Formats: sequence, structure tokens, C-alpha cells
Amino acid sequence: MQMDDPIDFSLYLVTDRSLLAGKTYLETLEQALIGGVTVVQIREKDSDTAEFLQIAQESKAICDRYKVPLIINDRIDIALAVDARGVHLGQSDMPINVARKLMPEGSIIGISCNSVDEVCRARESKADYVGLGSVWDTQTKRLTKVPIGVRGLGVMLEALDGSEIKAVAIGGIKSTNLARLIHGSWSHTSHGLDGVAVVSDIVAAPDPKKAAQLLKSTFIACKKAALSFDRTSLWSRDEILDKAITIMEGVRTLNPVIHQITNVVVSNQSANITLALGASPIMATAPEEMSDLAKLSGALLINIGTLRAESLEGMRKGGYYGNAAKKPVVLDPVGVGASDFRKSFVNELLNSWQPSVIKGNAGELAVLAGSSEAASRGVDSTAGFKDPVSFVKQLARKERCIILLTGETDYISDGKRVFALKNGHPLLGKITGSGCMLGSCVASYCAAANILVKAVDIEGKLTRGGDFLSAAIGAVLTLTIASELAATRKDIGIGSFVSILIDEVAALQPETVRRLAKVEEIE
Ligand SMILES: Cc1ncc(COP(=O)(O)OP(=O)(O)O)c(N)n1
Ligand SMILES: Cc1nc(C(=O)O)sc1CCOP(=O)(O)O
Repeated sequence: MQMDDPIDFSLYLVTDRSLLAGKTYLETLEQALIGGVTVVQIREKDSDTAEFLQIAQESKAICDRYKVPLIINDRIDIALAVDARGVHLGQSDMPINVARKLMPEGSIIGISCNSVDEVCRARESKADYVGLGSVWDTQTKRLTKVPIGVRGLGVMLEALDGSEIKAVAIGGIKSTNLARLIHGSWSHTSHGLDGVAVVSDIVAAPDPKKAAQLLKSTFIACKKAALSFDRTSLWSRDEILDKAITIMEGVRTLNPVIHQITNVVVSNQSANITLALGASPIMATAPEEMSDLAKLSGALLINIGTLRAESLEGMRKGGYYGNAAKKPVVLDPVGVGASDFRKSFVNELLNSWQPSVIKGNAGELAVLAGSSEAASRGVDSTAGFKDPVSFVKQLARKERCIILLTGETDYISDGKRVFALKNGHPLLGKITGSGCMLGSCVASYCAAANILVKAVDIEGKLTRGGDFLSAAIGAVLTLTIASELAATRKDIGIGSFVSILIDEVAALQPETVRRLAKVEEIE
């Protein structure tokens, strides 16, 4: 191991002797190294200099045996004394330029960052890497700043575009939330994390070797899977329509269970439209059921209309277990701009699990994107975007999922391609819950798409890899074409329209979808 060998940051162990679970500190360190830790930071918050020095010397000897670089937290004198590869500094520690003068040439200097401003300063000061955190809450350290969440990481990573500075995330990271971390933090400029820094999930594990192995293999698989999001599919518009129709038929033959946590206004018609599609609805909300239902169902829909305090835990757990069971999760952020309560809750949801599709009107999606361009009033959108095509593409890249923007023209993007769909009838806008019913259709089609995947390669992925772009297109076509057919019925009115719409969805034939579909890809 030479001083100028590049460091592999993928699994960065930060030590904490107060958390040991049975094994001694040195046994724990060695087991973690055998398990695949690629860099170690000695963090001794309660030791005096003599004790810190001794621990650092003993740790260095073990790390050298495994050819793994050693970093010292805060203390340049200790780093120099043990010939460590570098130091990790906090925002209130010695400035990087001073540390650089004291440390030997080629030393690694890392700094903690909690905001984009701090990342920009780290860049100016020529840090070698940044520790971004805390991502989530942690029991290991009393936090003085609000956790940044996975979506906050994405903008910090973007601030590193074009630099050589490496980035690791820290705070609350476990093997169980690593997939969400890697996928959700990817910036829309395709900047991903170089590694994860972990304390308790390794140090406090009964088997630190196994814990490190799991973290390392999960990190590698997730990073590979996250990179695949940037690949563009080569399907033509007609092939995508074929796939959408295959998915439509798949819902009818596979009869997937669609778990829906939805609002009280539309619960009944959402369940009925799901039945009309050929799927099987279950409208369960209790947090206690979420783990079982994630295994049983083909997809989960989370619709935040009529949000109440007692619904929150079910939505948190539903998405979490949905990701864990590799089932698509569809988020319908109904009226998210109506209150700070909804806004902060949706932000919390998107920091804790990964949706496969987000559907919303212009006002709702503008709130998610932090844009003031499209206004909303309650749950209704009152104005659209000047450039909806770029908007959906950007948001899909940011959220790493399919974005469905509803309106007179519906826009669907996977971050690379954008499709405009122009079917539908004005009566859809006159009834309550047409958007919510569309959410049920999207979830049903995603479930079938996720079951129909042929070559299953689930490693590191949040689902089986279903074609959710075609699923979302198929779902929109089904509801909007059925609405056109329903509107031609004699004496149709607002009241009868809902029932006839459900009938038309049930009776809709694939050839009719193919004949009437108004889908075009926007270059
Ligand atoms: C990799 C990594 N990132 C962040 C930290 C936190 O460092 P700091 O801000 O100095 O806080 P303390 O470690 O002193 O609590 C870290 N140690 N490692
Ligand atoms: C040491 C440290 N620094 C943080 C920061 O936000 O800068 S969070 C943290 C503790 C991380 O421990 P665990 O992996 O057990 O959650």
C-alpha cells in the first residue's frame, strides 16, 4: 500500500468503542476488515491523548495487515504519530489549508459537510473527500443539525460535478436502508456516492464480519443497478404501445393484488376501478399489516389525499416494506401544496423509500420539484408549465423514477424519453377522484409489469425491474380511452359517468386501445 494509491471509499468504517457488542475492539476491527471494509477512521471522542495514541497504533498495525488505509478523526498530531494515511476534519476543526501544511504530501484530508455551501467550501479548500451527513437520525451521535435525507444528498453531490473530490454519506446508514440511499441520492446529473460511512451497523453488530460483507455487497449491487437507470431503452413508440397492451392483458390474466392506502373520498371508486381492470384491490391502512401485505401484493399505491396523523405510519412502513419486497410503489401526492403538513410529510416519505412512479398534476409536481411555476389551489392545479417536457424529464432524473404529469395532455418520462398522451374527455375533470382512479390503474399496471419481467436480475434493484414506463402509458391510455367511450353513451351525466367509466374500463379491448391511442414521443 503506497501513499499515493487511490483510496476505495466504498465501505468506510468509523469506529466507536462505546458500541461494541461482545467482541473486543481489536477483534471487531479485524472482523470488519475481513468482511470487506475498505477504509477505517479511528474516532475517539472520550479518550485522552495517550489512550487515543495507543488505539491508533494498534489499529494501524491491523489495517496495515489488510492493506486498508487508516484515517484519524480530528487529531493531526495522532495522525502524524502513527503515520496514518490522512485525517477527517469537522467544520469547526483546523482549516484544510493549515492541515495540508502539517500533514505529509499525499495525505488524504476529508471534511464533514451538511449543506451545499459547505460542499462548495470543501471544493475551494481542495478537500480529498467529503463526509455528507447526517443522512438520517442516528443513535451514535447527538446531532446539532437537521438530517439532510437522501434527496438532500443529491444536490450536494451535484455541487461536486466536475471535481475529483470523493463523497461518502454518513448517519443512520444500515444494510436495510442502503438501497434507498444509493438510488435516492443519485443526482439528476448522474453523480452518485463513492461510498458509505458506517458506525453502529458494523461496530454494534454481533457479527461485524457478516455485517460488513452485507453492506459491501449491497453497496456494489445497488451502485451497479443505479447506473443502469441512465441507460436509454431503444423501444420505438409502437413497441412501447405493444408492451403497454401486453401489460393490460397481464393485469387481466395475473389478477395481481393491489394494496392501496388512499383517501376516504375515493376509496370505493378506486377499489372498483381496480376490479374493472382485472386486478384485486386491498384498501388496508394499519401499519401492523404493511410487512405482510408487501409480500402478498403486486404493488402499492400511496395517495396522500385526506391525510391524517393516524395514516402517516402506515404510509412510512408501506413504502419501506414495498421496497424491501421489491414491489413497485406508486406515489400520488394529492394536494401536496395545500399545507406545510402535506409538504413536509411527502418530503419525509421520499427520504425514506423509493417510488417507482410519481403521478400528479402540475401544481403537485411543481411543489415536489421546488418550482413556483405551476400554481395549485387545494387539490386542483390552476396552471401548467411553459415547458412540461423538460420539467418531467428533469424531475424523473432527480427522483430516479417515472414521472406522470396529468393534465389535458399527459406527459410521462423516465428521465431520458418523454411521451405525450392526448386521449381523455372533459367529463374526467368534472368528477371527483379521476386522478386517484388513475393512480389505481398505474399501480395495477406496474404490478403486472413487475411480474412479467423475463430475465430477472434483482440484485441491487428496488423492484424486479418491471417496465414502468410502458405500464404508466398503458394505465393512462386505459382510463382516458375508456372515458372517451363512456362520454359517447346516451344521456351521460356527471353521476352516471363514474359507473359507465368503470364499465368501459372492464370492457375495453386491446385493439380499441391500439386504434384510439394518441401517444407520441417528444424528441
Ligand atoms: C466520514 C465522516 N463523515 C463525517 C464525520 C463527522 O465528523 P465531525 O463533523 O468531525 O464530527 P465528529 O466525528 O467529530 O463527531 C466523520 N467522523 N466521518
Ligand atoms: C460520526 C457521525 N458523524 C455524523 C455526521 O452527521 O457528521 S453522523 C455520525 C454517526 C454515524 O453513526 P451510525 O452509522 O451509527 O448512524
